[in-house]
Amino acid sequence: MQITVVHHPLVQHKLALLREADVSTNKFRLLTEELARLLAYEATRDLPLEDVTIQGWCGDVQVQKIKGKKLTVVPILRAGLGMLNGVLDLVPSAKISVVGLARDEETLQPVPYFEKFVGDLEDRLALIIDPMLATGGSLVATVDMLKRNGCKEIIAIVMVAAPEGVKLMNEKHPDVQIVSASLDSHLNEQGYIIPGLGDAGDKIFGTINK
Ligand SMILES: O=P(O)(O)OC[C@H]1O[C@H](OP(=O)(O)OP(=O)(O)O)[C@H](O)[C@@H]1O
Ligand SMILES: O=c1cc[nH]c(=O)[nH]1
Ligand SMILES: [Mg+2]
Repeated sequence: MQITVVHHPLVQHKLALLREADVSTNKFRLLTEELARLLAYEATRDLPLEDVTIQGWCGDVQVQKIKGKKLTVVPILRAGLGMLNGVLDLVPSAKISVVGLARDEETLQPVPYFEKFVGDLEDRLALIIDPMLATGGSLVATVDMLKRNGCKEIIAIVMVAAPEGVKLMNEKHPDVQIVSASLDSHLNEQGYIIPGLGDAGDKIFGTINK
């Protein structure tokens, strides 16, 4: 199983607030950022450390620092942008690569419209961020693009995952770890996650038609 569901009470509480039907755009945006920060904490737990000697207040002290690991955060447009600041709070020096994908509402296939990667992808850990993993088409397409450009180490951070998307990722990219606040029940006929959050992009950008 390549999915880690984060059961921390803060994560579950914020997810519960996000699921409320009448959540405002402002609240959804704030909660998305907060949840992204907590999920990024979990996703970075295995970053390699190195022993370093520094000058402490009472002389030399042995400490551990992150071992010069280069990162790139990869938001999938649009909704992934809602998670970006939360993740950057934890890894402020990370470079940002952007992938633009929109799901065709009929076929549910991802349609690519933008791609801009930072350099040295072969040396970087890529943290893909997108609130929703539904059919998995968008995440698989993003991992395909990253790997085509040389990236070897990839973690995906999502807020809600559907079993269908996790299954597809297991088939296509079993090496990619997924960190999520929830593994939900299933997809409905329109490809929305049940119980899910509804359309996360529309809720973050305020483009929802009430
Ligand atoms: O797993 P999948 O079936 O591919 O679905 C998930 C994708 O759908 C949503 O984006 P959408 O295409 O609605 O674009 P948006 O972020 O611009 O709203 C979501 O943010 C994911 O990127
Ligand atoms: O449930 C879903 C599925 C895809 N995209 C969303 O925003 N929500
Ligand atoms: Mg959307």
